[in-house]
Amino acid sequence: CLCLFLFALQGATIRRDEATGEIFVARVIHGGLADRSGLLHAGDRLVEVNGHPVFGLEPEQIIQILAHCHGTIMFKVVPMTERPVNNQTMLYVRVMVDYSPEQDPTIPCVDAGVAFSKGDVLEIVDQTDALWWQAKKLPSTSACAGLIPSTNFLKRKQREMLWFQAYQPHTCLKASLRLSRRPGTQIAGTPHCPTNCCWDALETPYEEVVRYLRHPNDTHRVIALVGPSGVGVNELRKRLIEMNPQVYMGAVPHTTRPSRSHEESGREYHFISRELFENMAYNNRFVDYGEYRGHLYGTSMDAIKTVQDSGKICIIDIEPHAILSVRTHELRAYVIYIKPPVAECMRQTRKKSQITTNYYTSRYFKDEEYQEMEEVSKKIESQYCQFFDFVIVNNILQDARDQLLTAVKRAQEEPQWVPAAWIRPSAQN
Ligand SMILES: Nc1ncnc2c1ncn2[C@@H]1O[C@H](COP(=O)(O)OP(=O)(O)OP(=O)(O)O)[C@@H](O)[C@H]1O
Repeated sequence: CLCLFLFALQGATIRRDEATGEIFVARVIHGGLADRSGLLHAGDRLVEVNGHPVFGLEPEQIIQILAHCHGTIMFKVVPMTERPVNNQTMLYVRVMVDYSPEQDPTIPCVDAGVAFSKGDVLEIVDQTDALWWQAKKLPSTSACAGLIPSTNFLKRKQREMLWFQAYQPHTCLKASLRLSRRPGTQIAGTPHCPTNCCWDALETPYEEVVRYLRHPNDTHRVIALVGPSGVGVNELRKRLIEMNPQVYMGAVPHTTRPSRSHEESGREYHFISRELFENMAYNNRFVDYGEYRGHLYGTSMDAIKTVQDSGKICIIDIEPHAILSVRTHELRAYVIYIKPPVAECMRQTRKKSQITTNYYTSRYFKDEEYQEMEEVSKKIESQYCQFFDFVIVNNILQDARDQLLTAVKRAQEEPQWVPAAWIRPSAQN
């Protein structure tokens, strides 16, 4: 068995070979003192610390020696004969799970661990070790990296955790959680869970990402708005488009419901037969679809592409489970989460707001609907926050619209972290 611990100040960990009693440098923390000195390397054999021979000592005894050292500390080291060639390339990942070194009894040194939450971007600087990689959480001002579990190790930990905890089957957050009022795009119970709708964080805890800036000749990134029903997704989308219809446009949805006298196919909706709709759904032509009051509604890839090909920026609102359908090389969606403020604030800002209960009738919000929105929001966030590129709290409508405008511009004009697979189809996810 190998004992690992950290030379806290020097930025290295050591291990004792239990068979021989020899002490070796296990790893050098990237950017730490030992690394910057260039004198200590993983695999070097430690012989003395300030004149004290360390052979056969327990790691705790070496810590004691170090604790009593003042000023310059001298290490006598036998360098390993064959240094591994450092062929590490920098890797950036977006994390799909939460991790806390404090909760992890297997970490060699808690102080050297990097805590991260879903959606954080990490720069992985060293993957030499099979169990513990070295990484920095971005944005980082520190030159020094810390320890994170390797992909395989993290997967193993997660499986073990699931094994020990009562297994909670993953539930897709479907529209049944919604208040289901959005005329035309309501989806009262998505009929199926498309195979790609749930990201398997267990299989891919780290998603490789790259910095991407849209080339002026590329089509615009699709802007996908997500939020609990009633939060104002539709209102914000409408307001943005009204501000500049030459630049922003929605995708015309498909429906199987009959058209009304004032409606024109291709303008409000594409009115199609159920047979054709089902055929399109079968062939994955919809990014999001479902049934409402006996009729099918959906947003098709082709409708989005039509907007993109016209040179405009396509703004769509989707159910959370459809995020993965738009996070593709083709659409390169920028996902904006519209979050409700706390119920108390909504009571103030929504006093005069009406919600449409069906095509013709409207009414004021009920108090319990604010609570429901808050609860649904928490569920959506816990399951999908790792995919949000931007979050807007929709309290004062005008402010939220301004923030949306800023976010949409940022998506098109500033570099963003996107899945590497969008840029390099060979990249592993
Ligand atoms: N910040 C806000 N302040 C006041 N009223 C708002 C605000 N945001 C939205 N509203 C109002 O709340 C109502 C519901 O908004 P909207 O229809 O956009 O919800 P939604 O998120 O699209 O939900 P659904 O899918 O159920 O339609 C509308 O009357 C809208 O004008």
